[in-house]
Amino acid sequence: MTRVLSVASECAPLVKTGGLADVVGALPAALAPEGVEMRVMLPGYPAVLDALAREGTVMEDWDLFGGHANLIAATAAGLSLLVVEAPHLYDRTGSIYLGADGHDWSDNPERFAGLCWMAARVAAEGVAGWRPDVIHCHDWQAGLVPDYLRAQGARERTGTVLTIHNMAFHGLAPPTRIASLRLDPERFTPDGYEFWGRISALKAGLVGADKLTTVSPTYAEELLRPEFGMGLDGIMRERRDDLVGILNGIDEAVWDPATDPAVTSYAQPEGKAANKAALRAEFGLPESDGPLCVVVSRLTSQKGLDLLIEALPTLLSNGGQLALLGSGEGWMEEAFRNAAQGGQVGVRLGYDEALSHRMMAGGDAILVPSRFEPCGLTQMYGLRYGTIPVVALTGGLADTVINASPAALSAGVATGLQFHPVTADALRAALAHLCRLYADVNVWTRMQANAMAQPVGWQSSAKAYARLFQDVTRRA
Ligand SMILES: Nc1ncnc2c1ncn2[C@@H]1O[C@H](COP(=O)(O)OP(=O)(O)O[C@H]2O[C@H](CO)[C@@H](O)[C@H](O)[C@H]2O)[C@@H](O)[C@H]1O
Repeated sequence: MTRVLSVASECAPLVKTGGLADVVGALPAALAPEGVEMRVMLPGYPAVLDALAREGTVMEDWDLFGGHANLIAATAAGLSLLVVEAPHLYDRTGSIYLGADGHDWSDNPERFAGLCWMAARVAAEGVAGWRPDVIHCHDWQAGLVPDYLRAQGARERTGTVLTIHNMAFHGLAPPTRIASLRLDPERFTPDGYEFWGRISALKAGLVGADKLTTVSPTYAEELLRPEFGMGLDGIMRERRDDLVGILNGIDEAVWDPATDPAVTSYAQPEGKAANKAALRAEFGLPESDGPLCVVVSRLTSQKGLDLLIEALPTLLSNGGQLALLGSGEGWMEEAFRNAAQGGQVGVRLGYDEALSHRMMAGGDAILVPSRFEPCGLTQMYGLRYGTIPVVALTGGLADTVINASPAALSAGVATGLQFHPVTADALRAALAHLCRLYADVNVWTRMQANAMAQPVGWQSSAKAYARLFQDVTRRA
């Protein structure tokens, strides 16, 4: 049995802003059959504290970056948790990352340093007879764990794995905070946690963890290149022997078209027509002969939805429609609101988990035109629900979709469409192709069946994580 402490800033279903939460929430159950006992360490945001069945306080800290903290052992939603209850860091209303002004909380470096410090203490001291063999760090918010393990004398006995869900966020802080963040000033170098004159929590993790993973094999290769490395590709090349891409899975119990309570008609794809009619009604869209496309996404430049705004006329002129659920950059929200004026586009701005299920069930196709995508989950939900993914050829989108090329179509194995380069023109061509494929009932039915048969669960990836955790475990 390998004991692993998973350290993250979000975890579904307790607190979620994106795909990170889904993966952190799914891994413990996926790994249990592989002999991994995983506990999840989370910040004590109000939503998390409200959801807990508390077992007790297992550790106290009198000065966790500016205030008192309790470490609470608890369970919630089938997860075994250690929650850092530190009101001065986490008791805030609104977003877990942003203040009301839309900017990062100015003390985000300390807020997530607090999480890392407590994780290192758990490794150094143990809690209630439990001590992790390995700490699994997720993104920059857990990047300081290796440094703090060293500071607390637990580096030698604790294995560390850092998973990169998104290389775009570095967790930067000015060097004036080296002391207050309890970092070793001698490691403020290009080989350490320094990044262009600033502290980078992500870089600290990239140089400090025993092994690095990211969430798809293709993104692991892309990270070695300047176009995708976000200034850290040099480090990634240095560490390429310790880097592995392990494809995300989805929670097949939560995303199950046969039992999904959000869905009007369970039998997929035969039930698609009823689900689509319900979805059209919900979005105020009329009947149409073309495919109903859906998007469920953060509206940021990563996701490439500005390309969709440009390419939309091609979809609509071919009889297609769009239903979009998302929130993010104001100008993009505005552009989609405007597009909705024409009557063939429906837009919901905001975050709505249940609606996202109805969209997978009722859509004919899901569009994911990302400029970069470490893995992507929504195209996998789409596959499971017979909702054909139209994706950019990048990252995990390249690894999870079999493009409807002439060869794949004649072999009868296609599950979706991929376009390259990631431009509005290439997306236009893909949308026109989608409409042609949709018009051919035999081809379309075959693609739906292929999509629904494609494995998208955690089985093989759970084995890969379990092996990796074993590799970094230091046993006497
Ligand atoms: N308005 C809305 N309402 C309801 N649900 C919404 C929503 N907007 C987004 N979601 C949900 O949030 C999740 C987004 O996950 P993704 O993996 O697609 O991207 P994200 O960039 O957040 O994750 C990062 O981490 C994950 C996990 O490793 C990688 O797959 C990904 O490539 C990387 O960018 C999905 O579950 C989606 O359904």
